[in-house]
Amino acid sequence: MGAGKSSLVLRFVKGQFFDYQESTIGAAFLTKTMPEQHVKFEIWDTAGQERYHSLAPMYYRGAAAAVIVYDITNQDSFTKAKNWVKELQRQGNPNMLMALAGNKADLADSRAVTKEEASAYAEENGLAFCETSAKTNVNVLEVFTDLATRLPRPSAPQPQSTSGITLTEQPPASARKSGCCS
Ligand SMILES: Nc1nc2c(ncn2[C@@H]2O[C@H](COP(=O)(O)OP(=O)(O)OP(=O)(O)O)[C@@H](O)[C@H]2O)c(=O)[nH]1
Repeated sequence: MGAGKSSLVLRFVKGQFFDYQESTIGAAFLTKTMPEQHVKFEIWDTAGQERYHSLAPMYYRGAAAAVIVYDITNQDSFTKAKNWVKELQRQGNPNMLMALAGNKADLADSRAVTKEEASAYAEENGLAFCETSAKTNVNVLEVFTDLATRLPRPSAPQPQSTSGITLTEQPPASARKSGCCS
């Protein structure tokens, strides 16, 4: 709660930022097309307040990607982000791409979570990692562009193979290296 999920999405989708962003109730839905990547993001911005936790599976089940956001000035938000990663690993779509965003990078003077700690955790868990600032617009586009380039594309129908070898256009998403800023 308060890590900046809505602010990151609003920055990415509309290029806006509000110092007094209202806490999300339930969830908000936004879309953004990235023509160069041939991707249309359909984004569920979930509510961080604990009372909405039980709604979350409705939004992440079937999702192709998830961005888990914590606030670099708040150690507890990092702990909670790790719990969300665990939940998504257990209950989310097994092919889901995940990115960890350490938000409020503009408040580095009040930092409570080191970049090294978060980066090591992300690496261990196969997550892309970036420190972001929705306020100063740092690395926001990068997080989404990285996901967009790694999302699996529907492959063109293949001619019937007689040799038993199946040809695919791209390696699976997990085999493609994350290009996010870690
Ligand atoms: N300094 C700074 N403040 C930020 C940043 N991103 C968000 N904020 C502020 O942090 C507060 C919470 O931001 P939200 O975007 O509402 O956070 P949230 O994670 O969506 O919160 P919930 O909807 O309650 O889960 C707001 O006052 C924002 O203005 C950032 O990058 N830097």
